Amino acid sequence: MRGKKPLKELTLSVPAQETPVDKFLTASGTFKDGELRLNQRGLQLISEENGDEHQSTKMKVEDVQLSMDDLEMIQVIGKGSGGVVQLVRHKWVGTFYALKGIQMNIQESVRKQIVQELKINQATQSPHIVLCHQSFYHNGVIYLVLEYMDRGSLADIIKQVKTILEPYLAVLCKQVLEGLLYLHHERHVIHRDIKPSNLLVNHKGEVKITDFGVSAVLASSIGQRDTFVGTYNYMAPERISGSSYDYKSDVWSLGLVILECAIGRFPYTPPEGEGWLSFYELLEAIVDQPPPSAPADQFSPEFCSFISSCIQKDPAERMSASELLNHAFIKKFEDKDLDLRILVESLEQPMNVPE
Ligand SMILES: Nc1ncnc2c1ncn2[C@@H]1O[C@H](COP(=O)(O)OP(=O)(O)OP(=O)(O)O)[C@@H](O)[C@H]1O
Repeated sequence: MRGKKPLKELTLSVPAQETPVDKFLTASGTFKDGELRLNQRGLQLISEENGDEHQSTKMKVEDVQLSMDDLEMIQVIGKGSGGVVQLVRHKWVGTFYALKGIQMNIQESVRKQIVQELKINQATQSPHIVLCHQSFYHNGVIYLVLEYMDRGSLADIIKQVKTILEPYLAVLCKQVLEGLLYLHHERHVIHRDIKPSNLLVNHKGEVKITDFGVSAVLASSIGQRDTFVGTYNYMAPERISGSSYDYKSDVWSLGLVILECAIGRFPYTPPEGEGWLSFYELLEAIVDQPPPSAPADQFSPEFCSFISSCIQKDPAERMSASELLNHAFIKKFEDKDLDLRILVESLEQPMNVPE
């Protein structure tokens, strides 16, 4: 009979290795790695050839130069494995941001990945990727000043509505696919952690991907120093079995997320009354069993086909983000002028932002 461990609490421990602090911190408290410098004033890239300092291009996106002193803390809006996310307001301009703090870990491999992700974050600009306005390093914590998504994550939304209807799913999915297309084709980045809590929504009905790579890096030890904390629930079979993987692994994860939103439960959850899958049963089911599918008696043929185009165990059989953008399920609702605002306006706002 199956174990009773809840799926959400799957954890795995790995030993941490430490690196002397002076290898990545200057005496003045600047975090450095190769050309990257991160301190209270923000992020800078130092050109290796001529030693020139140039400000991060991301800083130029803002007319307002952000500094930690300018930000007023309002309240905690979320907690992830790496740290806390707070709603903050620019004291003078009044703009709201989500400030994500990442406890710095001195494990070398993790640090390298964070640096990599900070650089990607800095260069990323797409209407379907949560904008990172700026980053700071201060007292052992890396802070990311993120665009505030005032309707929270898809995880928050499905807690409230349980299921989302096909037309809204098509609109939502199209936006996520456009974000993935940008990451895959223009940035050459595999997100690696597509899950409901990494898809954020705002009152305009915009859906944006967040945490690309950073969360995967965090999961591999920053938050809880000696412990790997993350979810394998949405991980593609080729990643679980240690085979090589590519952009298509994000498509598997998206397929599972969309199916979950449609049926109102995580697709690998056993039928009611049969308990939970244990950690190993879940991994075994993903790798060895046929993939889940949308029940044909409850969903349109286009939706069922869309899901099975995403949740193919063999990545070669899985469609890419660009192919999926042309799938009949997405096309079916494209000219219907559907607005996700209608869905989000009916929801409780996760955070009552003061006027
Ligand atoms: N830019 C943002 N705007 C609004 N809310 C946000 C923003 N970023 C994060 N949040 C909220 O904070 C929560 C925690 O985010 P965080 O990225 O730290 O962790 P997570 O993705 O939930 O989990 P994990 O760290 O395991 O990946 C999110 O689920 C979301 O509700």
